[in-house]
Amino acid sequence: MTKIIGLTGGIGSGKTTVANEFASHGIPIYITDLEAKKLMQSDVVLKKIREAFDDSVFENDVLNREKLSEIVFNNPESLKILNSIVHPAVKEHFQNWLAKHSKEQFIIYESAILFESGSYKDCDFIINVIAPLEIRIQRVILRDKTTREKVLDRMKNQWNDEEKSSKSDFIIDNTSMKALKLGIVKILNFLRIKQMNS
Ligand SMILES: CC(C)(COP(=O)(O)OP(=O)(O)OC[C@H]1O[C@@H](n2cnc3c(N)ncnc32)[C@H](O)[C@@H]1O)[C@@H](O)C(=O)NCCC(=O)NCCS
Ligand SMILES: Nc1ncnc2c1ncn2[C@@H]1O[C@H](COP(=O)(O)OP(=O)(O)OP(=O)(O)O)[C@@H](O)[C@H]1O
Repeated sequence: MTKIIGLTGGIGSGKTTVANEFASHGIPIYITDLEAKKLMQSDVVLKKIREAFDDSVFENDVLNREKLSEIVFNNPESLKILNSIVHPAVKEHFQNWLAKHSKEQFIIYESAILFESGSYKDCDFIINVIAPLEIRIQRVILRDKTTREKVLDRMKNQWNDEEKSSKSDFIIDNTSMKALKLGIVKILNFLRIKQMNS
């Protein structure tokens, strides 16, 4: 039975970077942001978004993600509505993806909101990636060419590191790539030994 390893962490903590490092060790990875973005281009999902948010978040009939994020990250009710549209689509897509990876010993399920969305319940182990707040903010500003305020808007809709770490099996300290790589090797060794003994 494939073990699902949940991979979470606040925005800019380095989840995607950690996931790609696991992939370099041959572990299949499922990145929810990427899959959600693709699913949000489907007519079924777009129709639901248009019904819930009207045409103001569309430009030339194309979803304007920036406009949508300005609404939802400043209005918890709106975010809940958007999550209720997107998350079920991601969950169904993931189940199909998982069925195609049924021969794998482990897979990584990456989600910034693993706990907030409740999908931690489907995981056998949970990794939380942490990094100092200021480093995370600077990383996202650099990566997304965005503003401090917009990064903080997202952070206020996410649990903090302590809340996530208290419910996680493993913590990866991603203050440096060296620490990140070391953390991953340790976790992989632990999981493989545990799997052999089970
Ligand atoms: C609001 C949207 C359109 C903004 O899109 P954008 O391309 O700017 O951001 P992207 O999706 O790449 O997310 C970037 C980061 O924002 C944060 N974030 C995204 N969604 C959420 C959320 N529902 N709650 C809290 N933080 C979130 C995460 O740290 C994520 O890694 C998009 O984030 C969205 O549709 N979110 C709701 C659906 C969702 O939860 N997707 C994420 C995984 S399923
Ligand atoms: N140890 C590190 N040293 C330097 N830069 C890093 C490190 N880890 C990640 N980064 C960079 O910081 C940025 C954020 O990393 P990443 O995208 O992996 O975070 P994330 O947790 O997936 O963020 P999000 O929640 O927005 O998806 C990226 O540009 C990445 O290249």
